Amino acid sequence: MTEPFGARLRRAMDERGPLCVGIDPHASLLADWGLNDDVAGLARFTRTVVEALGEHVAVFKPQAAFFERFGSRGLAVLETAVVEARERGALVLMDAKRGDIGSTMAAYAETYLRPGSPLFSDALTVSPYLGYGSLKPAADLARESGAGLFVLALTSNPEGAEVQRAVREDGRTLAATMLGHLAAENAGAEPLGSFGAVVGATLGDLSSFDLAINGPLLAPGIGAQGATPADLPTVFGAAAGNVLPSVSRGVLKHGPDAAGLRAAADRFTEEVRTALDQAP
Ligand SMILES: O=C(O)c1cc(=O)[nH]c(=O)n1[C@@H]1O[C@H](COP(=O)(O)O)[C@@H](O)[C@H]1O
Repeated sequence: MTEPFGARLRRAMDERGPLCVGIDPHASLLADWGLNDDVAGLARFTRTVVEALGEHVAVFKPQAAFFERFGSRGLAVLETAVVEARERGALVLMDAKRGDIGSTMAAYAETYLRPGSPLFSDALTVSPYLGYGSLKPAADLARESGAGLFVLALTSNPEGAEVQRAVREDGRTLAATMLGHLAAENAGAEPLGSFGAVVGATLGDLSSFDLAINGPLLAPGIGAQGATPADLPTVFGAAAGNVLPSVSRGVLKHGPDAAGLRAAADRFTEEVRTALDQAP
């Protein structure tokens, strides 16, 4: 049986540093790198990132949308990237933000979480806003495969609040409810559970939320969206030790030079370590 994702992630973060680099091939980045906005440009961009950082960073987070944009040939690029990233020892968190009724969710789970599937990844981002229970097929298969899930709880974008901070009849917000489900999934797991939450680094003081879910906290929003590593202690407080900060454009803009990409990732990793050392 594969070692659970949470344990593999903890080790990767300890060995390589707590950083996830997003692979988001925006058309504007392809242009900045001198590449065409076509499948060949997409493939070159993706290969460059994987080769520069695959033995360097703990986690890659390819954003599926930028590959789906090119249809089946874009998906072929994504499949290759997932395999090559994993071969280089990086964990792959597929950012596809899937969420649907349970019977359809089961098919998404087969796509990303069934070993041997062309897009099998170490973990997947999912949306719980069709009801946490609708994610059960994905949670069950993740557990069976030793994979992980990252569930949207408090997203980095300002629009997320109207849904995520809405208050239920029992007085809890939807986000707090999702965090509670994750804490239950991760109960007793050591050294870290495999069911993560997505919590934006842009959100300021979150001390009104219980982030102690015994699982990883993916923190996007650093770099292009304005948050910095120095914000992490304020946002995450005592949960900072389980934070996996995620940066896409903030690193990618330093390509296509491999040394430039590595230096940017190293800088973020160092800044994150320094900031997290200061957390309570
Ligand atoms: O799940 C995510 O990764 C995610 C959640 C969230 O709340 N906010 C957020 O920005 N993301 C993703 O994180 C990446 C952020 O990219 P940059 O702003 O370029 O670092 C994008 O791929 C987003 O889709």
